[in-house]
Amino acid sequence: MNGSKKNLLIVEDDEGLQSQLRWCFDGFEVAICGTRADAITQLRRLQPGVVLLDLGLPPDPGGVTEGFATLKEILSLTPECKVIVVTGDNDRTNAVKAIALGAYDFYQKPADPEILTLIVERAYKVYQLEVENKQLQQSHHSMPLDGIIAASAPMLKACRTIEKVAPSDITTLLLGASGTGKELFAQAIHKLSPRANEKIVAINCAAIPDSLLESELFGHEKGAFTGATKQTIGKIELANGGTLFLDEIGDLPFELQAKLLRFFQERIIERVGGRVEIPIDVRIVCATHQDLTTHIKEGRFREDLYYRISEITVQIPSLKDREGDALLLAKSFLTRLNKEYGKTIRNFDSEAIAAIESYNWPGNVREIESKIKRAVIMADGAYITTEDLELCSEDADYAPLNLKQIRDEAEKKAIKRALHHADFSISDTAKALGITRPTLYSMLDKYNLHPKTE
Ligand SMILES: Nc1ncnc2c1ncn2[C@@H]1O[C@H](COP(=O)(O)OP(=O)(O)OP(=O)(O)O)[C@@H](O)[C@H]1O
Repeated sequence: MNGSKKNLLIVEDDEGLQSQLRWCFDGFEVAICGTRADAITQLRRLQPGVVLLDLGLPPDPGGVTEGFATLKEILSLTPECKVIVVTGDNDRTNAVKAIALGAYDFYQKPADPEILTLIVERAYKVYQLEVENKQLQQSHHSMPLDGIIAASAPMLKACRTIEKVAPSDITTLLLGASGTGKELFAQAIHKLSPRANEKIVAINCAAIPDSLLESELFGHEKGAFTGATKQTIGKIELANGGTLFLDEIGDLPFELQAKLLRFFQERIIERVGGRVEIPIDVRIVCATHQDLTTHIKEGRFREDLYYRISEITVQIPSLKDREGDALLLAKSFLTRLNKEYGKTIRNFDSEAIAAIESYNWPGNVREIESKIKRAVIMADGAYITTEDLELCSEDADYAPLNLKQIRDEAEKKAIKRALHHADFSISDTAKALGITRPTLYSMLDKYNLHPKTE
């Protein structure tokens, strides 16, 4: 099955009609079945956007009347699915009853493939729009700042800090491991600042050889050094009026740090080989994944420069410390990549969800983005599986072997999830976990999970 196809399930026991309908629907992945049990199996496998359901299905071996029972089951399993019920000639009463139960539309036999195709196409469009709308609403809710997807407490705190500092010209230092989104935060600061209509110019201090970095930053005059055949404007000057983002500032060579400090203090530069002082008005944002205090102790980073760049420091947490964000990001990347690759993958299956939630994500958001990209390309079905994700089993090597430890970890995780689901209500959490309140309290003690500390 191809994940990019539109899925249609036809539930019809009349074999003649089955073969007539099988080839009617161009562009659809069609599955046909003739019983309620098969319909439910196919529904789970295919996750169709539209179901054509014959209300007159014969009773199953257990004697359950089929049409309406199947309708109810489909709607409870996949409420977003558009069910078009097919009724017998002049069977208005059942058609009305089906619509009242939640069917999207009805069609009276005898089947005219041309009309049926139009009805199915239209229903699929409505289904698609509703799904996209829902996804948009979800992604909007989980975007505390433009382009930044997050819902965890430490990320919301970081976003709030950015909102506060952005309108000022205060020099901001973004700290966080590789792939946590430092560049995205720098862009957010720029977009929220009064300089939003000006340029943001980024330079990665680690990516440019030391010998070229001075000229990249400050520019040079013609003839300043061998190979300087023309005057070149540096990044600092290019950013004039806007924002300068100095990424990986921890990698700035020591010799250049004094020159940069002078620029920070005086807001004036001289191009390499030049004598003219050029006044510069920029907002400065710096970022690093390094521990600058250690660099200072080791004499590799100037303390005075550190104080200049860290008027405000914002710590961007690693993904493993953002409860719930990994799945949120994965879903949002799935939505975006579905569109990019013309696929219609519905979701992650339950094992893939558990894997996303428990994986350590050492490469942070960058890693999750590339893993989902791979999975979207590789997935064959309506759901992304753990095989599609190919998360390294590195974690498994560190996973405890001791059964008690495994049980404790599982227990702690279940309690944490239940607490979040129940909005930290002790009664609801205990109920969801199937334990008494006193037992829950003793477990909260055991795992140091009191809601106050969550
Ligand atoms: N919260 C987020 N929501 C959506 N996308 C994100 C988020 N954080 C990071 N990304 C995406 O992840 C990728 C890596 O982010 P970014 O380049 O900002 O990280 P970084 O911390 O600057 O990494 P490095 O230190 O390696 O330069 C980018 O494609 C970015 O758009």
